[in-house]
Amino acid sequence: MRRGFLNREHRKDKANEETSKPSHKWTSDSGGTATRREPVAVSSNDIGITTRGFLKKDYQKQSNDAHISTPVASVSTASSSQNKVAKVIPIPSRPIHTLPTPSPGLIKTWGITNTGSTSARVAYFPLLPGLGYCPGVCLFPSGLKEALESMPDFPSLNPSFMRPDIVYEIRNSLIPNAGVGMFATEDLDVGDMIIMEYPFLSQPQETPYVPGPNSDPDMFMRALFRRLPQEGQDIFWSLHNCKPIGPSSKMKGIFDTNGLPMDLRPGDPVYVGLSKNISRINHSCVRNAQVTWSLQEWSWRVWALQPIKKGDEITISYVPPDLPRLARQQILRDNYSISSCICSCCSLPPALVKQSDENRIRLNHYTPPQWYMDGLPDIELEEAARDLDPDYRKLKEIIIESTMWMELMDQEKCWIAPVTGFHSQRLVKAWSALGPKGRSMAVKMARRAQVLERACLGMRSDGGWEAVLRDIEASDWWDKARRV
Ligand SMILES: C[S@@+](CC[C@H](N)C(=O)[O-])C[C@H]1O[C@@H](n2cnc3c(N)ncnc32)[C@H](O)[C@@H]1O
Repeated sequence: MRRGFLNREHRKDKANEETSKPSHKWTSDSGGTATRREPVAVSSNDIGITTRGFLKKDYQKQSNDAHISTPVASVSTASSSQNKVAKVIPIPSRPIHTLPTPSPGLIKTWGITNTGSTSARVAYFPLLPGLGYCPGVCLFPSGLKEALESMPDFPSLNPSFMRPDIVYEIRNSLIPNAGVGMFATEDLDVGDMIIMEYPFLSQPQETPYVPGPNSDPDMFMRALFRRLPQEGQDIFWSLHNCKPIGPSSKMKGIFDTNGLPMDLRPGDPVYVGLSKNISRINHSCVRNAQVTWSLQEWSWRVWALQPIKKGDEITISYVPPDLPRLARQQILRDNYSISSCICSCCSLPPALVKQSDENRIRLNHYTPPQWYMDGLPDIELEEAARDLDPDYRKLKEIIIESTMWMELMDQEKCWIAPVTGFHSQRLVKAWSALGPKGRSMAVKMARRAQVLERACLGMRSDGGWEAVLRDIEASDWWDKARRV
C-alpha cells in the first residue's frame, strides 16, 4: 500500500531565471494512450532540401529518395556580418561522450562488496539555500570527502539555473498500480527546468561488508540513516519499496527502488542517492523529462524534454531507452517490479512495436564518428562546404543524413545524447554554411541544439548557443560554402 504524499515547499527566490525557450516538439506521453505520432516536420527551407517524413520511407532508400531540388542559381552575397566588427562566434562542437541522463534504471541492485574493510565515514552536507528540506547525509570511503571538499567552491549553486516557483505536485498516478507520481501544475516547454533537488541520503552503490554470522549487510546504511534528521527519516520511510521483503531488507528495498545515480569524479565509486520528490517520478519509455546530476551543486535537476501540459504526469526512463520493448520490459520487471509498461510506445499494435524496436535498435547501434567523440574538427563537413559544386550536393547529403537521425529520435521520442549532440551541432553548421539561404534552418536547429543539449546534459552554462543565436551571421560557419 503506497502512502499519499504531501508536497512541501522548499524553494527560495533566485537572482536569475533560465530564459532559454525551446524549439523542439514532443508530445506528452502521460495517460498512456496508444497512438502513434507523426514525425516532427524539420524542413521547408530556402534551398529546397525536403526532409519531412523521412521515416515513412524505407531506410535503405532514404539517401537516394530524399528530394533534393534542382540547383540553386546563386546565393546572396550580401551578409549582414560584413557590416559588423569582425567577431567570430564558434558554433559549439562539444562532444557528448556518455549517456548523461541519470535514471534509476541504470542502477543495478545495490550491492555489497566483500572488501574486508569497513572504513567509511558519514559526511553531512549543509543544506544549500532553496534546495531541500534537511541537510543531506552521505557515506564516503576515507579520502573522498576531503577530495570533493578541495574542489573550488564545493558545493555551490549556479543561480542562473534555478527556479523559485514550484511547478509540480505529487499525487496518485493515472498509471495503474504505479502509486504516486509527479504532475505538472502549469504548462512547461521543452528545456524548462522542472525541479532541482538535493540527495538527502547518498552512498556508494556498493558498500564494504565483512560476511559473518552476526554481520549486518545494511550496517553502513543504518549508520547513515541514524544520522538523518527526523524529517529525513520520515521521508525515507515514506518512499516506495518495490522489492519483496525477505531476501532484501525494507531499507535496502527503498534504496534500490528509488536511488538515482550521482556521478562523482572519474574513477570514483558509483554513487546513488535518494530525493524526496524526484524519487517519485514514474517511468515511461517515451519520457517527457530527463534527470541530470551536477556534482558542483550536489543536486539533480529535472528538465522537460517535451512540451508538458498542466496536469500531465512527468515521466523519466528507468531503462536505456534505445533498447527494444522486450529488453526494456525485462529490466522494468526485474528492477522495479513493473509487470508491464503501458506507455504509448509499449502499447502500440504489434506491427508498430516492431517498427519502433527497429528504430531503437538502429539508434542503439549507431555511434557518432570517433573524431567527434575525440573532440576533433568536422573535416568532412569542412570539405563539403569547400566543394565547388554549385548544387552544394555534398553539403545537402550531410544535411539529409543528420536530419534523418534527428527525425528518427523525434519519432521514437528517444534522444540519445551523443547522437543528438553530433547531429544537431552538425546541422547548425551545415545550414549556417549555406549563408542567408540556410539562415532560418540554422537558427531553428541552433535553438533546438541548445534546448536538447541542456536537457541532455544539465549544463551549468548555456554552452555557447545563446551567443550563436544572438548573431548567427557572426558564427564561424556562416556562409562558409560561399566564402571558401
Ligand atoms: C522510483 S518509484 C516511483 C514513485 C512511486 N510511484 C511511488 O509511489 O513512490 C518506482 C516505482 O514506481 C512504480 N512505477 C513507476 N513507473 C511505473 C510504470 N510506468 N508502471 C507501473 N508502475 C510504475 C513501480 O512500483 C516502481 O517500482
